[in-house]
Amino acid sequence: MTRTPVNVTVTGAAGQIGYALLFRIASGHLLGADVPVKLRLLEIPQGLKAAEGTAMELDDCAFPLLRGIEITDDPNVAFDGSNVALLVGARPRTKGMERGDLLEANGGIFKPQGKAINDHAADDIKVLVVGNPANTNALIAQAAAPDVPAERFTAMTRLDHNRAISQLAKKTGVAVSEIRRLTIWGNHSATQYPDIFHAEVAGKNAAEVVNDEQWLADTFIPTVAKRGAAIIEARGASSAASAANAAIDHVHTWVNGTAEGDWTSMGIPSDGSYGVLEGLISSFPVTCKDGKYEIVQGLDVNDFSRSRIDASVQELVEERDAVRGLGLL
Ligand SMILES: NC(=O)c1ccc[n+]([C@@H]2O[C@H](COP(=O)([O-])OP(=O)(O)OC[C@H]3O[C@@H](n4cnc5c(N)ncnc54)[C@H](O)[C@@H]3O)[C@@H](O)[C@H]2O)c1
Ligand SMILES: O=C(O)C[C@H](O)C(=O)O
Repeated sequence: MTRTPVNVTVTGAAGQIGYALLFRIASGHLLGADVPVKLRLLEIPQGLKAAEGTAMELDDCAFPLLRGIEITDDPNVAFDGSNVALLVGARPRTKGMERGDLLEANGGIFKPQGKAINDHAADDIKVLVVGNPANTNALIAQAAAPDVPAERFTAMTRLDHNRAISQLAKKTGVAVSEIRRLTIWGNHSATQYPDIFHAEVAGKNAAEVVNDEQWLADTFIPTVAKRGAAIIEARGASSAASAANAAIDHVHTWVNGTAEGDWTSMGIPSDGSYGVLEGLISSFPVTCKDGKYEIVQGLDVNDFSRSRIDASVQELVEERDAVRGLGLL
């Protein structure tokens, strides 16, 4: 049977994440090896030429699943009929910019994009925000899209999740495939909390296998939380291929489901679970099935975890209040 192509919109398509992302979407890694896609690339006018160059290369790959590429600087065109939207393009912090300036500049991007999604996207639209500050940008876009169910707006913490899996696998000497049920809580920022208390290492409780609270507090958590900065320091540019890979993982899991007995981490609108203020876009442990996600309920949160989750949520409250003060919500 011939399937109808899925419309996938990518913003910031000419950027470094875009370059690492588009070829994998077109080759079937985002949605599945049997799902044809049409790409809509959104760029600012200065980015259009480079996006055209990337589109030429996509053509040159002759991907059987790629059924079309449209390039535009108009969000209303980019999100028209969109089924999946990856919001990657964002305003990076530049010299002399205060946090408030950054939030305001990004508000100028994510508010109109949210409105364009509201007005033009397909009914089943799923949105992943990658551009930083990802959680709060997702909140801005969601607020501008009152007709779209709030839970369709998500923020990426899958890179943090994958980073944490990799660090834990190294520490315990197992393959990454032996790690399950790890959780990233809170914001995609240095306050995030990678939680191993419910994680499993080859079927055993990870915290018990590690049995080293000092390593957890002084090595594991800061290594994961500050990995983005470490990559920038080493590469002279922020993570790109690993970020694109995490975006692929996030959407693939959302659409195709989590493995039996496992879960993943997604930044999603809080329903108040685990004391996280309702409405904030915060990272939780989630299972996915049939294109929907659910927060894993009933986990014990010990004092060590509680204080760290609360600190990250407090940062999200401050970011929300700042953008609210700027009239963006
Ligand atoms: N959530 C995460 O885990 C994570 C990880 C890595 C990077 N990031 C963030 O992802 C974002 C993109 O990173 P990058 O390395 O690709 O940056 P980049 O600067 O290489 O590319 C960004 C692209 O976005 C475009 N752009 C800017 N404003 C736009 C708009 N209004 N509409 C459409 N396109 C627009 C720019 O022209 C540029 O081509 C950054 O904000 C970065 O901090 C997030
Ligand atoms: O772009 C950044 O500031 C870092 C990025 O969010 C990352 O986690 O690698």
